[in-house]
Amino acid sequence: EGISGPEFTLDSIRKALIRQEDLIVFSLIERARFPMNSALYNPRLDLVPGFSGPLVDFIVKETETVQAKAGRYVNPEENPFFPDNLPPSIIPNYNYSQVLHPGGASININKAVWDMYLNQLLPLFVDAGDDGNYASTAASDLICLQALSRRIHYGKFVAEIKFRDAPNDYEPAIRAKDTDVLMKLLTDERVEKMVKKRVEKKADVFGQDVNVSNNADSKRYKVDPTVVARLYDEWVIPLTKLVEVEYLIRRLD
Ligand SMILES: C=C(O[C@@H]1C=C(C(=O)O)C=C[C@H]1O)C(=O)O
Repeated sequence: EGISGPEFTLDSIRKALIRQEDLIVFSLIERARFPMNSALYNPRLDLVPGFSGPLVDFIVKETETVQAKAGRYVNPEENPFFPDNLPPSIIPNYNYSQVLHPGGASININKAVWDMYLNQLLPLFVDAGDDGNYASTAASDLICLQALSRRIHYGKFVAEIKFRDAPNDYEPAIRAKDTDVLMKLLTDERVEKMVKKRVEKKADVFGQDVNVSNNADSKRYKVDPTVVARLYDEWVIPLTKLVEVEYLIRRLD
């Protein structure tokens, strides 16, 4: 699953993105087991003594703190949602191969990922209601958020390989800080169409009830496949491309 070592090619990066679709689709299906549970996201409920903010913030911050100590964010593929005041890793450093340009390595658009997931996406695929399972729901949210964040920030690796494959095409636009031209250069509409078709199909396949006897019951999806296609069309692909542009604009610093 490598961005490290000799296997740093556009093809290998695209394979990694395809593999990540599985977790994104499955994690949404898992989240759909719970209803909305909106108390979890309510900033005015004060459910946690001594913590101001919604319960989901508390759970994500505390989880990220543990994971940071265990070295999660030393990995250039991982970006925290609450980067302020995170503790450093306390375990011996693994030597991740450093393929990214230092200026781009610190790009973090998780605020946009968080906002998209909680405010736009969630209401599209979970049922209304409250079953009290806040901690489990938040754990499920965090898996979705981390999977989406990793996919979107993979744009850094995509941009790096595209730059290395055609520096003469990219350099003038980078020097001119021309984000429109950069966006055109990095866009591959044929690939985007395939990605959207494939994730819709994955949601169809992964979300079916599996019966031993193959009676063709009417399908009732756990997550509507068209919602997953829309997720990619409206948010995942545009945000990945935004990361690509942000990365490229700093590539010659
Ligand atoms: C990620 C890439 O760059 C762009 C973004 C894509 C995506 O987010 O799926 C697909 C094609 C490109 O327009 C790529 O070329 O693979």
